[in-house]
Amino acid sequence: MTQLKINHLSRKFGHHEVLKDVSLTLEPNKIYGLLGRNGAGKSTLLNIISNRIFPSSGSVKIDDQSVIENDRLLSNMFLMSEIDMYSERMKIEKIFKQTELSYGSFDWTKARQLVQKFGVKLDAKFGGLSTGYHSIVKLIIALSVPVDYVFFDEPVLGLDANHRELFYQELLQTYEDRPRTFLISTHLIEEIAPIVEHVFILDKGKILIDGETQSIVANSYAITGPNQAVEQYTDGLNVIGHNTLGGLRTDYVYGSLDDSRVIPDTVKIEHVDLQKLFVYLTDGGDYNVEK
Ligand SMILES: Nc1ncnc2c1ncn2[C@@H]1O[C@H](COP(=O)(O)OP(=O)(O)OP(=O)(O)O)[C@@H](O)[C@H]1O
Repeated sequence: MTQLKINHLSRKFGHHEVLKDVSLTLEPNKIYGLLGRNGAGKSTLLNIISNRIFPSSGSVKIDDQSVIENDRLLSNMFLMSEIDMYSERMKIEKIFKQTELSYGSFDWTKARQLVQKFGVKLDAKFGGLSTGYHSIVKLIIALSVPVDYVFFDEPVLGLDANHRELFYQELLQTYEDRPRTFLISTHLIEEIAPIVEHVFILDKGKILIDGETQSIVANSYAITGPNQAVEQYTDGLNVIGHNTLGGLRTDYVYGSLDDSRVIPDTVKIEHVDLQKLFVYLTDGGDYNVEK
């Protein structure tokens, strides 16, 4: 299995440029998070990668071959999205059988385990299921198809907290049983942060951050203290946002701190979690992202 490479991808809808020169690489057997605000272009990107829509320019390649209309490469990927591809009248077991036919095989052992854990009835009709169970059936399929690239577009839509937790556990178990590449697009950053090894932050069609989760968090700081002391300390650093409360100020910094600066006794420095970093980075303010 080789890398999936996205090169200089752009997509316009009319005059609206939804993806702007997006380049990124997915390594084999890694779990990625794709984060972005509403309308950032996440679904468009996933739809292009899996050939549901065409790019305006740029390419998606595996093994140096374009995935566009390449059945061999496309049969090695699966996109789970909000769109239901299945007939309302079809029973769940029939949907699994049909998936087996289209993909050449299907992990029935995994699917049966998941059906039992999530409490899905194999003889239920797809159309009769609740929103949450529509998602669950699609998740079970995504974890049971014999592909090396699985893309999730908002996988936990409509799932309650228990089912979301179960999905994250089962995703990790599936990955452990047979490593493959997962790319998860979601708004629930806190929930996926412990799972994803690498994060892409997409903002207004552009990739803002492309890095290992641990190193992103290691480079994100909250600097708190009296107004003036904080402002003095962070002057010239890459401040991506701030809060004030009375005389206290917190500056959020992304990037390295200057080791030669003396930290005043009144100033406290802590790391910021991925969600907070995301909020400040994508809040529309001025920022400078060092790659
Ligand atoms: N078929 C289309 N025709 C016109 N505009 C579109 C089409 N599909 C998407 N867009 C626009 O492209 C932009 C990005 O949409 P996209 O669905 O990719 O974002 P997203 O990051 O997945 O958002 P969300 O988190 O809200 O699902 C939006 O402004 C949307 O209105």
